[in-house]
Amino acid sequence: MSIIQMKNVDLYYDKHHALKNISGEIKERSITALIGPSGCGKSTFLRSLNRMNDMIQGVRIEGEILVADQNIYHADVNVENLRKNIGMVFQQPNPFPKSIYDNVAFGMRIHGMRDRKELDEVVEQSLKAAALWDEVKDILKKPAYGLSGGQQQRLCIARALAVHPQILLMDEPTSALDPISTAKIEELIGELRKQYTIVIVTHNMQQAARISDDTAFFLQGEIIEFDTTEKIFHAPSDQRTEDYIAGRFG
Ligand SMILES: Nc1ncnc2c1ncn2[C@@H]1O[C@H](COP(=O)(O)OP(=O)(O)OP(=O)(O)O)[C@@H](O)[C@H]1O
Repeated sequence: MSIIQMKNVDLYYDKHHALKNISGEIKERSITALIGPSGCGKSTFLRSLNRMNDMIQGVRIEGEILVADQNIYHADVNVENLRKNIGMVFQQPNPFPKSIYDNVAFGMRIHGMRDRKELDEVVEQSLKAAALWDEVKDILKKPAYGLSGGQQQRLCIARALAVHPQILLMDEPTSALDPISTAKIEELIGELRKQYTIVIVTHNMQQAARISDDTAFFLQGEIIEFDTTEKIFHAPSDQRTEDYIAGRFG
């Protein structure tokens, strides 16, 4: 079943036409990889799914993006709640200059949760879900900056999970990490798929092939091909997809 539907989406940065007539569906509880050469619009598209582009001046978007059948660009939409439901993880781990505990509890506190026991529980659950609990359970009050890059990224995932989103957007979440941390995050993403819908931008084709169910290939603001990862990597329909997968450009 699809949880996100894009209908003829166009996005402009002032006059620059960055997304062109994007349509398609993202399936619930699946991993969708966005691939394509630098500057083709992957991050712009990802950000359009939780309205992060709203913060950029001069952005104009046309068409519709439905999440659970609701047009997220409708005037009635509460953007804060939308971003609670659709969390985001970035390329560079970006914990706050706070303790490990306070990083994970941050979103819940913003949404008014004060009960210590409840907070403790959600912090523990979120850190467990992000496969970090065993490494940090005895140092929860220590600064998040003391963690390794890979641990910080899992902490950012825990922080996103703590407010119970349905969808997680990940913008090259492993590109700043070493291979061992990358493998851990990939394994974690595979686990999270059971409960969450994940959309991930990656420059790493092996990663897209390894972890995703579906893949969208972007080129110059368009989706050239969007299909099962199996099909995209083994029997693409479009010559440009085939050339890109084969490393002939990009
Ligand atoms: N804030 C912005 N203001 C103006 N133009 C932008 C902005 N962000 C991106 N663009 C332009 O929109 C196009 C798509 O950029 P985007 O970052 O979405 O591509 P990308 O595929 O994610 O690239 P990369 O793989 O290098 O991260 C590019 O031409 C880029 O220069």
